[in-house]
Amino acid sequence: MQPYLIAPSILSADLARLGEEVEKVLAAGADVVHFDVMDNHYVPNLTFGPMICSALRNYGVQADIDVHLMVQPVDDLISMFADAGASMISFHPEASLHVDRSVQLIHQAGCKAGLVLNPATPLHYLDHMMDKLDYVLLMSVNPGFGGQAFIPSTLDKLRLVKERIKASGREIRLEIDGGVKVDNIRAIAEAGADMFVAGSAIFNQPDYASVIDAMRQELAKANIK
Ligand SMILES: O=C(CO)[C@H](O)[C@H](O)COP(=O)(O)O
Ligand SMILES: [Fe+2]
Repeated sequence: MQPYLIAPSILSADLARLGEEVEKVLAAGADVVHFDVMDNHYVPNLTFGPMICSALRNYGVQADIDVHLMVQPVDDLISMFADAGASMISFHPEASLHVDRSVQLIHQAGCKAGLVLNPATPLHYLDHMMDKLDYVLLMSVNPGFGGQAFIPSTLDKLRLVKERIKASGREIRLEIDGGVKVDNIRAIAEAGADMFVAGSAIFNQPDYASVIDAMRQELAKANIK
């Protein structure tokens, strides 16, 4: 597994120039495109659907697209996003009636599957699922908006999930989403995360490469046990 992945959230990109923005952030050193899908039902905001995902593929984007579904219900959108070019699809388990079935649908569609836990969602949603997941995504803000502050108690939660991942004996990525910045990414990595979503921290700066480089320099200093 590549040690650390940086996944800019296009939520904070200039959406009128989305193709160029994604091209630019990948050229600046990003690994994965984080694609936030909000439905104004599960979360109080509305973003983009599968047509925008396929538009990015048609534009020529070849990097992995990490689709974060903040929707309820979940299942109908899985094959639509897989057909639109998604590489990874995650969903919030409390938004799915049959979590195992949703994970199966993601795998059958040829994508990696992840469960997303909100700041107050208990870890028991991971019970009986660690042998099936490719990644766990911990929310470090309440879902629905970019630009919120990192909730510090997420660090303890990351450590607990990391223990579960170690106990599973499997290669499961631990993704963090919300309020990730240059000045906290090292502590987040030390708590166990290996994939970092960052929206406003990258897209609100004029030079994406300098932010991503600064994040990588911080990650290089992380003490991992
Ligand atoms: O899922 C999300 C919000 O629900 C976004 O991915 C997240 O908030 C990223 O934005 P920022 O880095 O600005 O916090
Ligand atoms: Fe997200």
